Amino acid sequence: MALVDVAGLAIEFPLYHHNARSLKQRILASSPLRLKKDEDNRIVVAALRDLTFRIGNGERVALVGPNGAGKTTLLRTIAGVYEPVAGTLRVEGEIGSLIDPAAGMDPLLTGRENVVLRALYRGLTEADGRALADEVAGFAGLGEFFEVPIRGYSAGMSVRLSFAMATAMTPSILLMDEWFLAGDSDFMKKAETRLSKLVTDAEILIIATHDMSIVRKWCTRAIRLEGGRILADGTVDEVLGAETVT
Ligand SMILES: Nc1ncnc2c1ncn2[C@@H]1O[C@H](COP(=O)(O)OP(=O)(O)OP(=O)(O)O)[C@@H](O)[C@H]1O
Repeated sequence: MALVDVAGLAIEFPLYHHNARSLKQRILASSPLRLKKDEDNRIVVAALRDLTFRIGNGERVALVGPNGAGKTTLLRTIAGVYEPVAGTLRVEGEIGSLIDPAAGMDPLLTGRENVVLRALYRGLTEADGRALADEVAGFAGLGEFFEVPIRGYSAGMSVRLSFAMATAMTPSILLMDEWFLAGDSDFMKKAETRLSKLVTDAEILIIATHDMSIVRKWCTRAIRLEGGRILADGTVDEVLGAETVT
């Protein structure tokens, strides 16, 4: 049983410290809504403000909204990357995260070693980790690059490796930023088949995207964010209406 339960959640990022006074005044004057002073007199961006929602088993949720709305910040917060400054976050279930490629990977280890290490962290035996690495190697299609340190990977190679790794581990909650669906077309054809299976098996999918065709194809529910707040939360039709692109 997977669950993501969020109540009154807020995330802030500090931007400036005590000096830079006049700059601060100018910024605050020009952007009174999203930027504010915290109790240490720092200017902070209120990236997420007072979010409350509950996502349960079987839900496939799209986070939509314009640039800077807070979609990626919300994914990262659910993944445990950021600590909320207010509110609560309860996550039940194993998270698979396709948000930042190469996050949590060691740049000095090879692709294969990174997969085995991740498997060990997740409690698999070394033998199972090796078997998983073979499976990931077959899918990622990196050839001999699977055996070199990942700091030598191109951006597309990192996406392939993280996609293959995250989807091979069949998480119960899959968090995904849309650009993981923007690889080269051969890989994406394979990826789509794999993702379909995963989305059917994963208990919860949360995807941040600007592409309404992805929302309509994959999702059962949409949450529209703007300025760090929830503007709408409902079925895809309710939230998107006739919209095709944000
Ligand atoms: N590490 C950070 N430091 C400071 N501000 C940040 C940081 N990450 C995000 N922000 C700010 O938080 C707000 C939300 O950003 P976020 O990246 O979550 O938006 P988004 O909806 O994913 O946008 P996009 O569609 O452009 O990817 C923005 O105002 C952004 O400038």
